[in-house]
Amino acid sequence: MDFLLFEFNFSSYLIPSACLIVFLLAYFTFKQYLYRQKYSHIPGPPTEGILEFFFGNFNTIVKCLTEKNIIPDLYVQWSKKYGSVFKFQIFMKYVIVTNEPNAIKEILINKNYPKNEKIYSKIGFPFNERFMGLGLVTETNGGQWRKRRQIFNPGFHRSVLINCLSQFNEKTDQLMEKLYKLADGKTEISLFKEINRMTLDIISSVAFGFCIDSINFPDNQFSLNIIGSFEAVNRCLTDPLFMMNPLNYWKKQKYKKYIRDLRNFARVEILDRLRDLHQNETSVPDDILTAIVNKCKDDKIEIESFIDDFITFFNAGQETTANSIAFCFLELGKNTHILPRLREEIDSVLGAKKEISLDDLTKLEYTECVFKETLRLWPPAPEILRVSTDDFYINDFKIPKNTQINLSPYFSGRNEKYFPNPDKFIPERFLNEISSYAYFPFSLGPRNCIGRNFAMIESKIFMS
Ligand code: HEM
Repeated sequence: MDFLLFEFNFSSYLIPSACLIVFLLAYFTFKQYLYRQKYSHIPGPPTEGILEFFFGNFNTIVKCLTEKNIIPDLYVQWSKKYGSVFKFQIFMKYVIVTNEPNAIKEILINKNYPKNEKIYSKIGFPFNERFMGLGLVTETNGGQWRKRRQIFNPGFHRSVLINCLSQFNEKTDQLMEKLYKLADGKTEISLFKEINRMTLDIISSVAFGFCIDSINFPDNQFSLNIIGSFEAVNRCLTDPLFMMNPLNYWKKQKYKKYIRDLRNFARVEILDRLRDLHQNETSVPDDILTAIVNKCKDDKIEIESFIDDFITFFNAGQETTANSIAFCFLELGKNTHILPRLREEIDSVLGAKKEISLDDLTKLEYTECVFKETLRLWPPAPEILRVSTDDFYINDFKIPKNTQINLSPYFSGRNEKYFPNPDKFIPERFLNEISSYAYFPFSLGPRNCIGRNFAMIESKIFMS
């Protein structure tokens, strides 16, 4: 009897369920068809078969990442076939990519379209753990971001950074001393790791007034937490296979612990500085941390928000500069013909001087060209992601509202029209004026890099 009852229920639900599924599928496919129509006039790599209908160019992207390339390498390839404005599909959504300087100006400066909330939240909250949270880089709400940027702008002014030149000099000298000792013709080192330690020590002392000395004590827990946390963010952004694999549960827990420990460290530093400011305001350093803490105190802003910014400056300010200095040395190693001119400039400007001044830095014109050329080929932030908030045009292509737009300093930096022989390392090209909308390693417009001067000073001092 029970069996019959089951059979009766089953068959009476089967037909309506099947109808519902067919209806939903038809509705979904029709909606997708209409969505695709809106972008049908824009060229781009094709998607073939039922799988690519749903997943788009996902497979090509995964293949590109597993071959240790970056997504903008695909942009360079695709643009050769589809031009300076093209689309690609990721799951059911289209993304527009362009290297048209006028469109870049429109998107980053004139319209200043907001950042893509979904993607920046992965940086703010990797594995759902608060990391950079809603700090200056990851805040997508324009009003909130503006308030925060106003707090930090004065701290990054060139005139303030000039006061810190001795700290930049000191940390660079420390690394040079270490490298001299290691240069015995036998010992192998990772220059990238050494530079990474130096940039970590610089940001810690210049911005936050504390000394980690990771140059001499590389395995301290703070450095390990920083490295682990960065790895977590990179995994979230670039390793979809890692994210999907349930076997990586424990590795994810480990990443979360690095992040929690880092935030706990930041909390203690902020609270200590708050206490010092209460006790004796005149003796505390005038650095970014004091700016954070003062604002926290005056505006009664919750501490978690300011931990977001503490972490943000470490993240945005350390690895970026370390990467570009390391790439610079890689290019110098490959292009040794550049060295005599570089040496000559440095020798003539600095002579036997030990401490480099701002005046010296402004005279190091060719040195700056070498660094700029490195950033053209190897920008540490290779993509900038925005979302259009209205319909607009790139050339004759209408781009609908709510479209994700990927701009890429890496892709634009390889645009033959503005950089002849784009794959060649030619610092001299920066002796002439270059359209800034074709070259934007520090981004452009209101959300450009606040640490640009910081990075230029740090890199030029290290190079010289
Ligand atoms: C060579 C070194 C550097 C490069 C190439 C670089 C590049 C960039 C780029 C492209 C952006 C825009 C990111 C986006 O729109 O998603 C950015 C933003 C930012 N950078 Fe840098 N950066 C460098 C060094 C630094 C340093 C040294 C600091 C701090 C000490 C720093 C702090 C920031 C912050 C806080 C933002 C967010 C600005 C905002 O949205 O208001 N960066 N950077």
